[in-house]
Amino acid sequence: MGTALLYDEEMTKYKLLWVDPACKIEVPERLIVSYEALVRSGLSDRCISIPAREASDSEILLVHSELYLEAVKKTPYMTLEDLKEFTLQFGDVYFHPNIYHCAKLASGSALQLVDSVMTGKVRNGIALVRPPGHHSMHGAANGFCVFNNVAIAARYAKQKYGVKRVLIVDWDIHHGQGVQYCFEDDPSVLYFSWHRYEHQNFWPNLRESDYDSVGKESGTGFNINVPWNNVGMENSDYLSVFCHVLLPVAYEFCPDLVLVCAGFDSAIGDPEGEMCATPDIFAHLTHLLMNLAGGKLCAVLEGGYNLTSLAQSVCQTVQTLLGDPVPQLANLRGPCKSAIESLQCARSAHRRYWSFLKHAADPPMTDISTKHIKSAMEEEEKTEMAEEERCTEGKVWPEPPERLCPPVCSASVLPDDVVCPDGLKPLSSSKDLEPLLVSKLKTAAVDGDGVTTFSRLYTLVEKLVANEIRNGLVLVPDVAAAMMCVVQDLTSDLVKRVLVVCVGKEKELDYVTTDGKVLVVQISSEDSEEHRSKYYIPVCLKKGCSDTSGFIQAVLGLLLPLGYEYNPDLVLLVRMPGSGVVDSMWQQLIGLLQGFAKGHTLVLMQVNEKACMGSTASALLGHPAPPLQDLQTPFPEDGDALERLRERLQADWKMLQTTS
Ligand SMILES: COCC(O)(O)CCCCCNCCCN
Ligand SMILES: [Zn+2]
Repeated sequence: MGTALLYDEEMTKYKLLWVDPACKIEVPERLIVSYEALVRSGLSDRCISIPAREASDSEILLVHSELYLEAVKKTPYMTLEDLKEFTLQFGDVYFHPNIYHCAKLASGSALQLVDSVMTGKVRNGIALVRPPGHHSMHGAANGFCVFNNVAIAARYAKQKYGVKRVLIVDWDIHHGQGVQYCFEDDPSVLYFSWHRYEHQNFWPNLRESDYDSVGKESGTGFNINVPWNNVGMENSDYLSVFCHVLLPVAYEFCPDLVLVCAGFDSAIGDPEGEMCATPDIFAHLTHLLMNLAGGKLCAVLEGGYNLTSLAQSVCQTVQTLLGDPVPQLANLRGPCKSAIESLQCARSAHRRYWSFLKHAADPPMTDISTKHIKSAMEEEEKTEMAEEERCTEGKVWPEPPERLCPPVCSASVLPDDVVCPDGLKPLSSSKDLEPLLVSKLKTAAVDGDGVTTFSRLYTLVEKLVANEIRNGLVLVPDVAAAMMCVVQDLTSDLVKRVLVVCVGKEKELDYVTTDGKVLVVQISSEDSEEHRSKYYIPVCLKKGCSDTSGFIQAVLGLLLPLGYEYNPDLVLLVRMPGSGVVDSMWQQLIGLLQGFAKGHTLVLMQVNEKACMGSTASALLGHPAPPLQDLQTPFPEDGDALERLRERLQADWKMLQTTS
């Protein structure tokens, strides 16, 4: 299934007609450069083009008042003076004779996108629209927004398709207060937003944008705010919040649809955000959401004012929606102190509402919400320094790396008598192994056809590293021996770092290296305290790998952050016989691991587990994993143990930090 792209140049046909410093950044070129970048890169041709349409009155009234709609309806006939006058009643927004038409197209585009996804015409998609939406409220325009495109889309999806739970992820650098007001008492819509806040000193300067606004009445717990109290946030900060705040809650919420307020002013170079996350971060943020809701994801453009980083960020997002490999993110150094404070506050504010955050620590001593009474003098200094040092136009960053699709997506190495699952390409050639290796294998009691398997395994690893194949599945007679072989011999000079994810446990892994060439994370039912080291991390689930709640918690809160920081060139996923891991969890794991090593995942399974080859192949081929149904409350001991493990390891692994 494909990716929808909605764009209509009519939405470029309105602009600011008078002088207003607060609004001059919202220009038609934002949409033009975004679309042209998609065309130039060839990405638009790979999308399914869906036409925009005007939202109807009744659709707009899903969120807005009649009074407001009737007032906006008059704007096309206003003189310039009337438009200025009309604009004065709202904040940081401007009107234009054609903006009402464009606002209907923007909202209508979001609804077209929801239709395309919900009817299965496409898997996911993006709507490039203006005016944006997330600041507009029931009876008011605000922050360049006229109608709340995403809020209308959420209500529309519930009404027309009976969607039970909608997750809205707002990665724009401003707080979408309009969305928060719309759904704060609604448990069927979970709104997550991070935003530049600076202790209420940044626009829109709302007290209710802080982390302690968790929703109200029956919506309590379904509104998550992560305030950024400093500028300069980087990729590590964004990924930490996804791993330690958003994703645990998102998986527990188990949405039927994911809507993204895709604002790109949170990227480096943007004059509004003044952050330092690079455009390729959006490849990962998109990827991390793509296994929720069976892949049903609708992204709607919000902000983004640096035309270069905006265009690059849009391309990164679309390329991931299309299923291309995500780029490796280098040197993630862990979240900064301010980000840790913010994520710790958000986690502690929500631990009573989400069992996946139950073991979150107490808020930091310095309760950051009271810091907003900053001395005027401090503020003064900052603004003086502001212009030259913090000016973002001077920011430069590398072009995002090319993300080439290997000619073969998924290869397989199977015993001759095993039928190859659909979509997998059996590995044909296999080079002869060096005699030394053959003799080594023979001493490892590997019999004849075992040597054949290993020679094909070796070839597969070579092709993965050469980016001729994206990922692969190998069935072997003895998975532990094969794992040892791959780790010790096959990767000696081919890759620099191998992440080994071991599901289940059959025997001790006694080859653990200390030089950092291999990082082993083993998830099983047994506790092995003895030789834990920086590069061998056993995670114990009391009820074993069949405990999906415990498993996904370990994946999101430990495996993902570790994997991002370790940044492997190859991921070896080993399924020990009898692990008991649930099929949907297995597919979710394969999906999430695709975020590392440009998707170079090598799955090792024992021949007697060939029954789950089909679902393994499906996940390797990039099909969305099935949702994890009715997750139980994780075992308290496991939750506690995971928290303690993180605390113990965070000295070595900065991405595990969740407390300041
Ligand atoms: C949904 O609209 C997207 C957006 O969130 O980016 C709008 C931001 C409005 C920012 C208003 N203050 C501008 C002050 C000028 N320095
Ligand atoms: Zn914004």
